[in-house]
Amino acid sequence: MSVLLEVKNLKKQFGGLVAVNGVDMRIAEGEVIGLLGPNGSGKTTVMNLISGALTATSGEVLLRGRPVQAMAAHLRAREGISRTFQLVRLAPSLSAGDNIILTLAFGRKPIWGRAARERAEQVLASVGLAGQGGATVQSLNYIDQKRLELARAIAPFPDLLLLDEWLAGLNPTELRTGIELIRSLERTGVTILLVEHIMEAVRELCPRAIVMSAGAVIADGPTAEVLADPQVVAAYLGDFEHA
Ligand SMILES: Nc1ncnc2c1ncn2[C@@H]1O[C@H](COP(=O)(O)OP(=O)(O)OP(=O)(O)O)[C@@H](O)[C@H]1O
Repeated sequence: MSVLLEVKNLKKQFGGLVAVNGVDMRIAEGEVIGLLGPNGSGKTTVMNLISGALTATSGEVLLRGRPVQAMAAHLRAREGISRTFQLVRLAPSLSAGDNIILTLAFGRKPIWGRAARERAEQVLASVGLAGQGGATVQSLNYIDQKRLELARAIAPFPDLLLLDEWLAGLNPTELRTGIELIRSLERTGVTILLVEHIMEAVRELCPRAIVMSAGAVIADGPTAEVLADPQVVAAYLGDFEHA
């Protein structure tokens, strides 16, 4: 499998705080990887450095071997990087379909008009929102807003999908639905990097996990092995002690 994303010696400093401290990762096309770690370990910052929401203090982000670390977020989106946000970010007064159409107009290989409407319908159906294109965001319940957020992210056919705690806040039944939805995305071949605290989901979805602690990667490998790694267990225990 060819390498889709490579992160080399990535650092991010916020004033005196080093949030990400020399992170390296290589992700092959089609992989589904869990990015784990206790609160404050730097996971969201790494996602932001990959998507372009933040600029790295130093280091490289390579997409198919091409450096993107200096590019703005919207340009990285055009290169095929897409993301969801921890808190759903949709235009609340617009309809579900228009939220997707808006993304398609400004996204990768921009489309509009009939093509955009058709793609919106197709992608809404693929997340379980068939026929809901006319519903306003604010009329949708929480899980359906999450579905829409996912539809928005996958509409422009990204190569790399960054899911930041997309499953958070779902009840047990919705969680099953959410896991199955991510599974269905995996089958489309999109590469997925997901930050997730729900271990049941990580075990089911991610053959590989990368664990961060205090801004650095402390483990990277098959999920079951990584979760049994004494250093990983200690990092999480430390988190509980400070909770
Ligand atoms: N914009 C910012 N300005 C200053 N400090 C920040 C900023 N964003 C994150 N940090 C700090 O960087 C560190 C890493 O935060 P980050 O959100 O990446 O961790 P995380 O692993 O995603 O945590 P969580 O699981 O709680 O979401 C934390 O100490 C956090 O307070």
